[in-house]
Formats: sequence, C-alpha cells, structure tokens
Amino acid sequence: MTVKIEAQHISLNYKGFKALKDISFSIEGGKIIGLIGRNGAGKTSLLSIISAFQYTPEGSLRVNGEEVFENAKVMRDIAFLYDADYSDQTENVKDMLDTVKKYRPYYDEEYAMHLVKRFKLPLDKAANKLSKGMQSALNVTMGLASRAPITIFDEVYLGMDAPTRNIFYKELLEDQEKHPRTFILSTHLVSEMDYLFDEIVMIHDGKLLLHENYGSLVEKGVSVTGHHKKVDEFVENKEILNEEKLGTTKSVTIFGELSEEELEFARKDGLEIGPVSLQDLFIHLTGGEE
Ligand SMILES: Nc1ncnc2c1ncn2[C@@H]1O[C@H](COP(=O)(O)OP(=O)(O)OP(=O)(O)O)[C@@H](O)[C@H]1O
Repeated sequence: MTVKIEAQHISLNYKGFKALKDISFSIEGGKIIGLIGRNGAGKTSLLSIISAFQYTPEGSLRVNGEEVFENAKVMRDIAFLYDADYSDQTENVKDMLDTVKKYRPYYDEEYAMHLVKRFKLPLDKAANKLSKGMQSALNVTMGLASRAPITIFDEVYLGMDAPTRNIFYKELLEDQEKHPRTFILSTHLVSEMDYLFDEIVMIHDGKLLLHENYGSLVEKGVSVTGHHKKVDEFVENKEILNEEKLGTTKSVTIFGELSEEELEFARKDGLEIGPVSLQDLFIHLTGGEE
C-alpha cells in the first residue's frame, strides 16, 4: 500500500526557539527518502511531526489528504523507529514483537522471524540486556516487519556494526521492492547510504534546503580526475567542492554542470569526468567542512 505525504508550511517552536521554519514538500508513495541535515538542523523534529508524535499548530501534515495528528487510523500506518532508550525495558524480544503485531495491521510474523535470524536476535532476552547494536537491530526488525505504508527510521542504525548495517540495507531494498511503501531514513552516514535513496530532503537551520530526486541532484556537480596540472587548469574559476591528490593524479569535485564543449575539451585532455557524491554536495550546500 502506498500513500502520499504532504507537508504545508510547517513550523515548530520550542519555547520561543524556531526549530522548523515554514517547511513544505510533497512525497509520492513508494519511495525511499533520505532526510539529511547537519546536527540540530531539525530532522528529528520534522520526523516527529510526520509521525504525529509532536503537534504543531503551524502548518499541516497530511497523509492521503488526512491530518495525521490524533488520527488513529492514519497513525497506525506510520511506524516511527528511533534510537530508543531501552534501559527500563524488561520485556523480551519476542514479547516486544508480539506487541508490534497487535498494533500494526500489515505486520508479517514470518518476515519478522526471518529478520530475527538474519540479525541473530535472541528472542528470550530482555531488551535492556541486549547490546546497543542488537537494540538497533530490534528497532529495524520492528520497523521492517510492520510493513507500515510509511516507515521512518531516525538514525536507528547508529549502534550497528558495518556488516549488520549491510544486512539492513539489503533487507530494506529487497522488501521495498516486494512490498512498495514509503521509507524515510534520516542519517549522517550519507556516503554509505546514498545508493538507497530515490529522493533527498535536505534541511538546514530548520529550513527546507531542497527536495529533489537523487539522480538529478548528483548531476548538479561533477568530479574531474587526471594529471594534476591539467585538472587545475580545467577547474580554474569553477566552484570547487572537494579536492584529493595522489601522486600526480588529482580529483576535484566541482559544483555546476559542464557544457558539451567543456566535456569534449576534458575528454581530449585525457580527463575523466564522473558524478559528484551526495556527501560532497551536502557539505557544500550546508556550508562547511565536516
Ligand atoms: N524539546 C526541545 N526543547 C528545546 N529545543 C529543542 C528540543 N528538541 C530539539 N530542540 C532543538 O531544536 C533543534 C533541532 O533539533 P533536532 O533534534 O530536530 O535536530 P536533528 O537534525 O535531529 O539533530 P541531530 O542530527 O543532532 O540529531 C536543535 O537546535 C535542538 O537543540
């Protein structure tokens, strides 16, 4: 089941501090959205409004045309998984999954058990006795197995080691293909996760910086690689995002598209032209080195 999300003029104040400023966007169903922004940009605040955890009197958040806040019918279709504090959670993994089963109409128990095996989760262990990475895997399992039309993961993968994150990415892509639904993934692991995204929502200082298709976004820049002298000549007067040098070879990422003539010139000069990375664009657009 796929649904449409429409945010219109959303603002959020925390006791006078403006965390979100007039955010509007519309997301068609069945997409994987990467929500990126620097620390404190407002990602969690925005996600908590989408998932109706947080109310804002300013603006509206609609799913298939219906306001989400205090709307039980819509809320059951939105799963919001975040880096929860399980220190007081004495229920075991099995009981926690059974609770999810009760509230999520599209929950798939067989698939949940498949994920339990993949992540090697001990069903009889209390959540507060799981390692940090296992708690992350439990969150991911609850989120994926819910098969909610909107599934939001707010940095839940932080505790996972790299091989476990890879299992998560693989499962996410496979299950999304079989059961199309909307995923919103907030992350700082931009270069690791960019291949998952269909669209990018980038926020900065509480404002929407861009909402764009991943493919067209990474066409906004190019990387130029070759002999350092030729590369330097070629990129002169261009907006440079990043530079790397290894021996006499240099790779420079620039902002802005190249004309046909420039592309032809680069080819003749033996320069290799490649795509820009989302990470470089992110650093550039949000103004600073990380
Ligand atoms: N309950 C709160 N009371 C006051 N200010 C808050 C509250 N929650 C968040 N903020 C502030 O709102 C801004 C946005 O916070 P938010 O947690 O949404 O950012 P984020 O993009 O998720 O950050 P990070 O990447 O660091 O997790 C920050 O300046 C934060 O300090």
